[in-house]
Amino acid sequence: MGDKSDGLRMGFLGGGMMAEALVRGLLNKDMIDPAQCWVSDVSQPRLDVMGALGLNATFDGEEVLRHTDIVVLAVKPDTAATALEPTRSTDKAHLIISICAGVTLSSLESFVGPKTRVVRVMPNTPCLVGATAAGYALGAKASQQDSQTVDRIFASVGLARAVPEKLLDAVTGVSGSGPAYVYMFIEALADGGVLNGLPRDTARALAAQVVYGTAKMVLENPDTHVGELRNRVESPGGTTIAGTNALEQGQFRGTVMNAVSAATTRAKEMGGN
Ligand SMILES: NC(=O)C1=CN([C@@H]2O[C@H](COP(=O)(O)OP(=O)(O)OC[C@H]3O[C@@H](n4cnc5c(N)ncnc54)[C@H](OP(=O)(O)O)[C@@H]3O)[C@@H](O)[C@H]2O)C=CC1
Ligand SMILES: O=C(O)[C@@H]1CCC=N1
Repeated sequence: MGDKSDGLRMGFLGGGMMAEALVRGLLNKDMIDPAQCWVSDVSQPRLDVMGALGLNATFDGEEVLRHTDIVVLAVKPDTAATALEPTRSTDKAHLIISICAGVTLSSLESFVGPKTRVVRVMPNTPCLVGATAAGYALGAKASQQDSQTVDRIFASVGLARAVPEKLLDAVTGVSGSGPAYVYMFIEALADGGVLNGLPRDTARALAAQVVYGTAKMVLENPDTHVGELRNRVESPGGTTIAGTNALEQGQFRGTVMNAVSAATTRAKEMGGN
């Protein structure tokens, strides 16, 4: 799909942070033809941002549905039912790709018209740089072809894995919310460098590159336990074991696990489960 003329014609209900990240990521990969894509939002500033990316921007969700068949639902979870209302009064058979945290397939299916197929996806903002980590599950009416379409869209901007729907809230805790935890870690790593004398810009660049390089090591060594990779950094009696000991005393790993559980629980609450 290197030519914009055969790019996908997609719609977006909601043009906020996540829709913008996805659109920018898909544009970078020439996956969508912006002139054939439509976005609706209730906010003029958001429509201006999405319009500047070349999409047709409108306040009217019905217009999005009229012009497109594959539509990403990117409103806040509590607005999903309202935003999907126009699918009830259309003859077209849309594929709705919901990225709303917590909103279950059965809820989504109760919000849409009878011809509409639904897929639930949990991506994250690094789709903007082609490095998302997404999980997805198909609704009852979605076909194998829909599955391939969704896989192709999200794999084009990173990693996409099919998971049983009951695990999508855990995917939210790890993937959807995960970048925020990693930003906090990068901030803290950089602050530690500044505390010990590094210039701020050098500390920021080094901290981000450490996370990037370490993630690459994990991804490129799938058969090596992550703990083994860590042990290779920890020279006996050296600097690293002094640092990892301090992290253990601060209950670093337990705290991160608690963060994932808190976000997973919150996703369930937001979906009314
Ligand atoms: N941000 C992230 O990293 C991720 C978010 N998600 C999911 O993506 C969805 C969007 O999140 P995010 O982009 O952060 O949120 P935003 O609030 O940035 O975006 C949602 C946009 O939808 C607008 N909106 C409200 N009602 C309607 C409507 N009826 N029709 C069209 N647009 C409407 C909102 O306007 P207004 O604010 O004025 O109401 C807002 O501009 C959420 O469901 C979230 O769970 C999933 C993965 C990651
Ligand atoms: O914080 C949120 O609710 C959304 C869902 C996952 C990431 N951001």
